[in-house]
Amino acid sequence: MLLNAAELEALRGGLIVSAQAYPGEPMRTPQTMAQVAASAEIGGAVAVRVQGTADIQFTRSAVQVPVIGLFKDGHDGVFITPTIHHALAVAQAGAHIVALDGTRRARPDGKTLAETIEAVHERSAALVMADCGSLDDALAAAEAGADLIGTTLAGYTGEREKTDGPDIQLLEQIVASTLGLPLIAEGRIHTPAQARSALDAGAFAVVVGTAITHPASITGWFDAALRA
Ligand SMILES: CC(=O)N[C@H](C=O)[C@@H](O)[C@H](O)[C@H](O)COP(=O)(O)O
Repeated sequence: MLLNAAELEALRGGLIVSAQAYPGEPMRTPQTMAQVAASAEIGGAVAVRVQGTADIQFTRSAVQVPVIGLFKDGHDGVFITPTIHHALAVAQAGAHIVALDGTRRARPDGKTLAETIEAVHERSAALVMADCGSLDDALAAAEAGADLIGTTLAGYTGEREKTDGPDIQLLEQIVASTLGLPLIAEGRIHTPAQARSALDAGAFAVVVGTAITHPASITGWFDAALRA
């Protein structure tokens, strides 16, 4: 494994920073995303999360902390590392943890989540983070062999309301189900207080993306407040 048990345990209680620029945006270059990730590491990030094989490669060279990699293909349905092909490409690029769609929806290559996770485990040394959208997803992903569970897709799959901040209720439900896997709170965590509340709800670690690494969104929040 690229990440042994002690190294995984070192992420407990920590902040994971997701650095992603979207198609057509000025910061969408692998060098820039690696620089943003390295800046987050200086600030205390215990791990980083980046999208795309080039970003993963550049970021691996730019930071010491573990890299969670994903490969987005499209923007609706199953689009976060949707197939075995995408998952192996993420692992090949050097991700310590492959983040992939961990929902119960049909995957574009017709493979099951269990088959996809098994392929990553058999053909790489990476762990698998299942990006889930509900408690039932989390239970199914644990059953399918995921190493970590994320709430990344809560509010984006129709099963959960899109809460203003983190979906604390979902975190509590997953914790109460005693899956026994590290639970990563991710999605719409916009303030330090919200990050704290996700941890207090029982998350193992907390991912923050937009509020730290997406200047266009952050600028928009301030602009909207000034115009209100
Ligand atoms: C739903 C989806 O596509 N989530 C993506 C997953 O990698 C990213 O666009 C998010 O920025 C990331 O999950 C972090 O969340 P937030 O940016 O809300 O802190």
